[in-house]
Amino acid sequence: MRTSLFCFVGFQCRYKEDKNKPKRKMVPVKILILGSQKTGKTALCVRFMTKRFIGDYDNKKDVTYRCSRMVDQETVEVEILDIPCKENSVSLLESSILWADGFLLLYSITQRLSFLEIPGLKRLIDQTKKSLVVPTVLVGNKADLEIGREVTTEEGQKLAEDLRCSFKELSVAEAVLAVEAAVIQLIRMVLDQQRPLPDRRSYMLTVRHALTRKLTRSKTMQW
Ligand SMILES: Nc1nc2c(ncn2[C@@H]2O[C@H](COP(=O)(O)OP(=O)(O)OP(=O)(O)O)[C@@H](O)[C@H]2O)c(=O)[nH]1
Repeated sequence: MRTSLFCFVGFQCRYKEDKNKPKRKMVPVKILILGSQKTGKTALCVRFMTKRFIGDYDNKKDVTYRCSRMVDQETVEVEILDIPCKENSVSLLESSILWADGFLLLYSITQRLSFLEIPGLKRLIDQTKKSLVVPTVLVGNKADLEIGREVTTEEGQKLAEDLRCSFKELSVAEAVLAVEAAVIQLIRMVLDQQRPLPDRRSYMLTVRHALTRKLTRSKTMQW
């Protein structure tokens, strides 16, 4: 069963107050968080939504977390789907992957096995999406547990490069801002990919016109 948690924070409330202003469209961004068991997937979602770290999580069901955030002047309606690891059958994974726009791939720096499972998950994402440019952030969690470290930061960075992902090493338990930064970075990657092609084309045309004008002006000056 899929459950939804609604979380109304920050900008959404301020947005509602100003009734006279024309309402801007919300941009939906759907994120799927994947990783081995007990890597901190639910903890990360709860941290992002509520800023809290509770320490103990009920992970029996799929949960879709929802909130709205302001990202680069856009009001983004964020949905994060958290699937309990043991239910990860390939067909369930594939339908969740098709649903999502961007991916958080989580491993624990204290659990080498969780790191070794990342390439397989990324392969499944790329194959299901039929694309090699899928917005993805690789997150090495539990950086506060240095004493039990089994994966170095350099290994994380190297894997992210190989898999064409962004990379963050952080502690969901201790670093609320780092969690926020990781998710916002992924949202930006998704928004960038969703930007309609004409926008990108018109940007390129503007650049071309500016260059042509500059060239013409410098030629005129030479004469
Ligand atoms: N020390 C430390 N513990 C963490 C951190 N993040 C999560 N944990 C703990 O790791 C355990 C697992 O966290 P969950 O969020 O339940 O992990 P999960 O990946 O959702 O687990 P499954 O859904 O069962 O796969 C919990 O006891 C958390 O308190 C962290 O950054 N540091």
